[in-house]
Amino acid sequence: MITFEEARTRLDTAGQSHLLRFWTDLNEEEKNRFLTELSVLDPEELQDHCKGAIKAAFGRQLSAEESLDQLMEPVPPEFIGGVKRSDQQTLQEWENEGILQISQNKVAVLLLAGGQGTRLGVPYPKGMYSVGLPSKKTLYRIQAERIRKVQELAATKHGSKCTVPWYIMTSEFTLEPTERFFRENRYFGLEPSNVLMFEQRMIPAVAYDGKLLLEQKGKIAMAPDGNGGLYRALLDNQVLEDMERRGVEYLHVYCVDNILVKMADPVFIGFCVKKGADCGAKVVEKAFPEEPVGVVCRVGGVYQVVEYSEIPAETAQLRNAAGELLYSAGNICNHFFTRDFLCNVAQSFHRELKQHVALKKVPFLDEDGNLVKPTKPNAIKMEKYVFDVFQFSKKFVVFEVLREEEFSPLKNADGARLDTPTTARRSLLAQHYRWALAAGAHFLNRQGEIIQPTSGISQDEDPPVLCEISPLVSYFGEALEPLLKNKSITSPFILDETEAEKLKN
Ligand SMILES: CC(=O)N[C@H]1[C@@H](OP(=O)(O)O)O[C@H](CO)[C@@H](O)[C@@H]1O
Repeated sequence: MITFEEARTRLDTAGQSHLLRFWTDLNEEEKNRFLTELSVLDPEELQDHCKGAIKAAFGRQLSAEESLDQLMEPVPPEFIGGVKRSDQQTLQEWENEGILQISQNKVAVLLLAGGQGTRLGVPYPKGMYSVGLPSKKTLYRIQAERIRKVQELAATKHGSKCTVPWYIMTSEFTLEPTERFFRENRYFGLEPSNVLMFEQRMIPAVAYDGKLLLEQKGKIAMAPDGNGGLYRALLDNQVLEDMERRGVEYLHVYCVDNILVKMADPVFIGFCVKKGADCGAKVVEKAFPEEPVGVVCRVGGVYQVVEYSEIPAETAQLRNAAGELLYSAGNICNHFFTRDFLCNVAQSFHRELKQHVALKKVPFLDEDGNLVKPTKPNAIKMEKYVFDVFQFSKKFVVFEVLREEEFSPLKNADGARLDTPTTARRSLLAQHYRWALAAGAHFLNRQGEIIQPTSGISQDEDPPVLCEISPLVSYFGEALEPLLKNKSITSPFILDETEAEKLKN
C-alpha cells in the first residue's frame, strides 16, 4: 500500500488531487481502504484513461466514409457452419471430436459473471437467480450439473475420468457472494479445486470535465471494466498459467444469463477444433432488427461483433433479396478460444482493445460532501468487450445454432416483453418437453387423460405440461428413450436421478 504523500503526488501528476478533499474526515480504517484503492491507480494510465474517455465520448465524429455502416459487411453464408446447415453424420463427427478433447482434459469453461444484474433488478449475482422451475434450481446449479454430465459422458465413452475446470470471472460486486453461494451449495457436486474464481478490475467513471468522482469521502466511483476486462484479469490472476498446468488447450467462454447454455458444448468445440480455428463464435439467427444482440460481421474486412447499442438503426433493418435480415448472425456470447490465442491476446493486445463508451448517471459527492444523484448522465463509463479480440484471430469461425435449443437469456425482470425469468423458464421447460416427446413419452393430466402433443410452443405461452429433466440425467436430450419410451407420464414431472432409477426398473 502507498503512503498518503505518495498518493498525493500521484494524484497531483494525474490532475486528480481533488480526490483527497475529504481526507481529514476519514477514520484510520477508511484512510487505509482508500490508500489501498489508490495504490492500484497508475498516474499515467489514469491520465490516459480520463483523456481517452473524453475523446471517445465527445471527440471528432466519423466522416461518412469512415462510418460503421459503410464498412460493415455480413459474414458470407459459406463461412458459417452450423446445426441447420450440416447433416447428422457431420454433427456426430464434431461431437465425437469435442467429447474426445474433453476426455483428454483439454477443455475448460470460462464464465463471465462480473455484471451487476441491474436490468434484472436483483442485488445479488445473476447466477444465483432461480427462474421458478419445478426443481427451483438456480442458473449456477444448472450450469454445474451440465459440467458434471459432460464430464461423465466423456469419461464413459473413453474409459477414463476427466475434468472440465470451471473458471469464473467475477468483479468487486460479485466475488464474495458467488464464493459464498458455491460454498453453501457444496460446489453443486463439483470438486472445489476445479472451480476457480478470479476478479476483474474496476475502473473509474470519468465526469464530463475529465475528473474522477467520489462516491464516498474515501471511495472513488468505479465500475467493472466490461467483459473484455477478461484479458487483463487473466494476466492479473495467473489464470493462463493454471490452464497450462492442467493441460487445457480449448476454452468455451460464455456469459452467465443464458439458461440453455451448453457447457463445454462438444459439437461447438469439435467444430472449432476440426476447422483448426483459434477463435470462434456461436450465433443464432437474429429475430428482429431491434433485438438487443450484437451481430457478427466484417468491418473493413475484419471479423468483429457490432454491438446492438452501436449498430446504426437503418443498418440493423437492412434485408437481403430473400427478405431476411442482412445482419442476422446474432451473437449469443458463447465463444471458443485456444489457450495459445488467449495468451497472445492477453500479453500483446489487451491494451489495444477498443474502449466502448456509455454515458451514465453516476452519483457523486459535491464539494461540500453531499451525495448528489444526477437526473441526467454526468459521467463516462468505459468498457471493453470480450469479442473485440476477434480481429486478432488467424482462423476465425462462426457456428450457427438453433435459438430454441441454445439461447434464452435472462436480462430483464418479469413484466418486460423479452428475456425475463418467465421466458427463460418456458424455454427450458419447452425444450425438456420436446426431448421427452422425442423419446416416446405420453403425457397425462391429473384425470389420467392423454394431453395431445403440441409443437412450435412460443415463449409467450407455457408448454402444455410441466416436464423438467435434470442435466444429471441428460445433457442435451440423449439417453432418454430407455427411460421414457411408451411411458405414460403425469404432469408435473421432474426427471431427476432418483426418478431415472425408478424408470429403469
Ligand atoms: C459486450 C457483450 O458481450 N455483449 C453481448 C451480451 O450483451 P449484454 O446486453 O451485455 O448482456 O450478450 C448478448 C447475448 O445475450 C450479446 O448479443 C451481446 O453482444
